[in-house]
Amino acid sequence: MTLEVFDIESLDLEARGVARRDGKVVFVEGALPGERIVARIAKRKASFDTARLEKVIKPSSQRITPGCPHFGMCGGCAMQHLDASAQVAIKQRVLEDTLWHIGRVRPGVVLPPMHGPTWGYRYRARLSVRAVRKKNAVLVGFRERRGSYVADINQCRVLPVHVSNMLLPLRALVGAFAQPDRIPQIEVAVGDTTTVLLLRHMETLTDNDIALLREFALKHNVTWWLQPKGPETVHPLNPDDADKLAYTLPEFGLRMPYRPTDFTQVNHAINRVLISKALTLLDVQSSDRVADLFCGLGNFTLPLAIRARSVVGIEGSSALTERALQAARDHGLEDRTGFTTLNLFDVDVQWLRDLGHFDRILIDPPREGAEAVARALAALTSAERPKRIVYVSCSPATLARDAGILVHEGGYTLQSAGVVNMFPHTGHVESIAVFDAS
Ligand SMILES: C[S@@+](CC[C@H](N)C(=O)[O-])C[C@H]1O[C@@H](n2cnc3c(N)ncnc32)[C@H](O)[C@@H]1O
Ligand code: SF4
Repeated sequence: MTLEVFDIESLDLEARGVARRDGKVVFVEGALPGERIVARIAKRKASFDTARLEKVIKPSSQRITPGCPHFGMCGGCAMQHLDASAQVAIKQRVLEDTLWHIGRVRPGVVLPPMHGPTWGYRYRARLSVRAVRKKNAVLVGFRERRGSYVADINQCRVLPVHVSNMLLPLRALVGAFAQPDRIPQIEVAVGDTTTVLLLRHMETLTDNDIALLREFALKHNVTWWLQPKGPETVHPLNPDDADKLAYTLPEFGLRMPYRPTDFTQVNHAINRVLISKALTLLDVQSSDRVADLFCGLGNFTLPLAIRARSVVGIEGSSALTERALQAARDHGLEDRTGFTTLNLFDVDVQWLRDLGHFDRILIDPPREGAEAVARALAALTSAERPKRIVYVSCSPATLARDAGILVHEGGYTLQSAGVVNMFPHTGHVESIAVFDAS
């Protein structure tokens, strides 16, 4: 196809430049708003085209040199060519636009973005492994941006440096196994004092494979866990390592133990900022009874228990509520906390009423959001409502839908909302929103 000149108007969430040609939208990967570029149409669809960037004629002032040499080829990042503050500004606009287009709501106040480190922040990662017979090599990394191959990366700037430095040694390790092609992935979980590598293996490891793992663990100061089959088979190579993985919340004097497959916030530094901010926004008082919905292993519940009279944590995974209960016991908070395992996608107003009155509620759902919870909250009478709800979201679309329910069906006010820069250089938008009962 022929080369064409485009003027880029905006960015979509995958950080593709958006242009228009004869009224039709054209997405151009790598192009930035305000730029004039030359691109070649790659695919034509009924409602939009995609084009491949060939040359930037007039660059944006926000264009920067990507920090990672693999940017563009590796699918782990989408926005490294854009200044960090511009990335956040785009996410803020996406949040506001989505709240309006889907939920027909606007926050009274747009909160200043919450910032953390922009490099070395990714404390949890799933690395794909692929033995490439033709090249007689093993690749360990994220998927390529286009297609499903494992990206050939020898360093990664979003992983902590010590994990990035392990990428090449991990290739050599898997390459030395009896059956390298039976290793599909290695998960990484970086705790405060130990780093766990969880090896998925489709065949029984040989004695020599195990010896190689132990040697690697000593050399790189990591702890191996193994997964021979489904998630229930995950176990530490050395039984003594079962309780070593944990993160700390020093502001609250808490140590949160977890297993490498548990949900934990990916970016530990911003998680600490987020917890403190969420508690401040919730305006928790010492006399309050609080609910923490989708509480996971108690990341917000335990800090809340330190400030409030009592907290009820509700979560779908019994493994996580058990972990949360144990952490509450370890910190002497069991009298102020209660945990329930429940599917929160399937609740109604009667369920909420039966729990008794809550002064404040924190909601931190998965990408699917919390529609049933929002409907239950909207159906409460004025006297039954919590004074304030803080909603932490990893999907602007479902936050917007649930905000629409709370505001238009429940009469709550969306006081404020803002972005949390949890995943720099990616298209993920983490955000926080505050609702008040009127
Ligand atoms: C974004 S995480 C938040 C966890 C926790 N608040 C934290 O900060 O670590 C969402 C949580 O929702 C839980 N979850 C997913 N689907 C659920 C459901 N249908 N009912 C209840 N909990 C669910 C997941 O297990 C996960 O712990
Ligand atoms: S995920 Fe890592 S290797 Fe991939 S582009 Fe981002 S920083 Fe580079």
